[in-house]
Amino acid sequence: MNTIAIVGAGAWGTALANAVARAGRDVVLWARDEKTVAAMRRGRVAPRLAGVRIDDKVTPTADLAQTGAADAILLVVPAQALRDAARQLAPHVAASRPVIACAKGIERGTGAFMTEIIAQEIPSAVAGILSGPSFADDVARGLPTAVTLAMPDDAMARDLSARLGSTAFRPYHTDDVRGVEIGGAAKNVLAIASGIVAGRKLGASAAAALTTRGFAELVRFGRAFGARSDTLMGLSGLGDLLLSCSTAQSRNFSFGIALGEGRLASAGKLAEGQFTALALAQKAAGQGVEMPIAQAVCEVVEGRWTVDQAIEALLTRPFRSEGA
Ligand SMILES: NC(=O)C1=CN([C@@H]2O[C@H](COP(=O)(O)OP(=O)(O)OC[C@H]3O[C@@H](n4cnc5c(N)ncnc54)[C@H](OP(=O)(O)O)[C@@H]3O)[C@@H](O)[C@H]2O)C=CC1
Ligand SMILES: O=C(CO)COP(=O)(O)O
Repeated sequence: MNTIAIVGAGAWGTALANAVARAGRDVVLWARDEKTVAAMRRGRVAPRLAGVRIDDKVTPTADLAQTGAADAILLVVPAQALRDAARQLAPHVAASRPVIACAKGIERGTGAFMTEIIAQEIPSAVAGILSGPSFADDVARGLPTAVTLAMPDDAMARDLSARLGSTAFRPYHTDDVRGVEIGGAAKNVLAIASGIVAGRKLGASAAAALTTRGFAELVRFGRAFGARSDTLMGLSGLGDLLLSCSTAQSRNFSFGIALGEGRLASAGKLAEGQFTALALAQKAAGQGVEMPIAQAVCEVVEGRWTVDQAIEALLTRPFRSEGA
């Protein structure tokens, strides 16, 4: 496993490319746009990470066939584009090759989790998910963090973790695929709610209360879909929720701040929770899982409630047992 391919050269794709190169692997980095690839080759500049240099062990390419020869493939496009990318990739992937989703979301319309999409589009691959507290900018610059890599076979996840990992980028491994993908998808929606709290200046107490009750929702949803508690309380669940609910470095949190302040979020910044909120709320309702915060975010981003209506709906809910 000496060559790792990365499909998608956005912020997270290029950050992962640098991290994996630092781990000593050769990296093939695919972008769909030939001009972007030419610019990356020429200037070694990451297209969506200002001031980040692309490591010399990374080979940018616009030829998807080149990624198929790699020992493992990381799919690093937005959640709503993952099916399209997986479908394009499918003819190039050898049987039993690990294909790891690095997107955080749930597909709108189908309600599919990221690894379900890979299983549908590339059935011969071994689908996994990489998720956890990891801002692209931090990882690209070599700042330390830890994430979780989940594959159906824990031994495979352990081997791949050793290939991807370094002192600064530390993947823990698990076979709880569903648990890891739920954490990443749900935290983005909840981070929008935290951003709204910050934007409306509701105070640090409200921020802590909302994050905690948001985590209770994440756990309820996760359990309903078969996730393990230790995963939900780990890096990809609680860890990533804490990160994204605490700083404007998170695009989802920033998106929420803009909503809370009554202005438009800056264009061009991907806030995945905006697109996943509806799918998350629908899946929760389908399983009878109560997720009032996620539901409120859904109503706001889908344009059915104002921010004030969402806040009022949450603050006037009946008092209840904390453990229920
Ligand atoms: N940024 C971060 O800190 C982190 C992001 N993630 C997750 O990673 C995923 C990607 O995020 P990020 O890299 O930040 O997003 P960006 O917006 O920075 O980049 C998205 C990339 O995907 C490409 N892309 C979009 N649609 C398609 C498609 N249909 N086929 C092929 N390529 C496509 C874009 O290409 P083009 O430029 O041509 O449009 C672009 O290179 C998200 O799910 C996010 O939640 C996870 C951890 C950290
Ligand atoms: O997933 C991330 C950190 O782990 C990135 O969060 P944002 O997409 O909210 O910036």
